[in-house]
Amino acid sequence: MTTPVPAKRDLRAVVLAARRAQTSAALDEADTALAARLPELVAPGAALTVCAYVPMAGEPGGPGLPDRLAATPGVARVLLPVLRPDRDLDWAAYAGPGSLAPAAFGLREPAGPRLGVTGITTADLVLVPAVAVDRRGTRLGRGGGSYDRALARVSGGTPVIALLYDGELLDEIPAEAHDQRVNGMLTPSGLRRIPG
Ligand SMILES: Nc1nc2c(c(=O)[nH]1)N(C=O)[C@@H](CNc1ccc(C(=O)N[C@@H](CCC(=O)O)C(=O)O)cc1)CN2
Ligand SMILES: Nc1ncnc2c1ncn2[C@@H]1O[C@H](COP(=O)(O)OP(=O)(O)OP(=O)(O)O)[C@@H](O)[C@H]1O
Repeated sequence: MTTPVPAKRDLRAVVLAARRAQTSAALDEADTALAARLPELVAPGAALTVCAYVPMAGEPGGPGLPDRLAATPGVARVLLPVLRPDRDLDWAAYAGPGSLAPAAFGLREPAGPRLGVTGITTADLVLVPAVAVDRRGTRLGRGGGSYDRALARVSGGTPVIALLYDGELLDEIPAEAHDQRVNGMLTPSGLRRIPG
C-alpha cells in the first residue's frame, strides 16, 4: 500500500501553522542565518539583477531581505513584485529603506515605476517565496498562482531559488500541470540545488 499524498491545501495549512508556532526570536534567528547565506548565490564581481520579495510576517528572509540583498556584493539591482488585480505579478525596482508602500493582504510593495509583467525576464537570479518545496523542486505557494504565471516567463538558464526554513523541504508535493519548478532552495542550513 502506498501512503496517500496530502492535498496542497492541507500541506499549506500544516506548514503555515508550524511557522506561526515559532517564537519571534526563533524566526529572527532563522532569518539572520538565511540572510547570511545570500552571498552563496552571487559571485562578488557580478552585477546581477535579482528578483526577490518583501517577506510578510513569518515568511523566510524577514523584513530586512530587500536591504540585505541590495547590500550583497555582486547585486546591482533588486526587483520586487507588485500584485496585480488578476493576481499576476508586475515588477518594480527596490529604491531603499522607506520606499515601500502598504498594499493588499498586508504586503509591502515598491511605489516607483512599474516594469510590467515581463520585468522578471531581466533577472539573472529569482528568489521566490514558498511555503514548501519537494525534492523535485515542486513549489507550494500561497495558492494565488502568481508565481506559476511569473516563472513561466523566466528563461531556462536563470536560477530560481526558494527561501525556506529548515524542515520545509518535503518528500512530495502533488504537482499540477501549471506548477513551475524551482532549481534550488536556500535555508538557514545551506543551499541545496535540485539536480537536473
Ligand atoms: N512576501 C510575499 N510577497 C508576495 C507573495 C508572497 O507569497 N509573499 N506572492 C505570492 O504569490 C504574491 C502575493 N500573493 C498573495 C496572495 C495571497 C495572500 C494572502 O494572504 N491570502 C490570504 C487569503 C486571501 C483571500 O481572501 O483570497 C491568505 O492566505 O490567508 C498574500 C499574498 C506577490 N508578493
Ligand atoms: N498560468 C496561469 N494562468 C492562470 N491561472 C493560473 C496559472 N497557473 C496557475 N493558475 C491558477 O492559480 C491557482 C493556484 O495555483 P497554485 O496552488 O499552484 O498556487 P501557488 O503556486 O501555491 O501560489 P503563488 O504562486 O501565488 O504563491 C490555481 O487555481 C491555478 O489554476
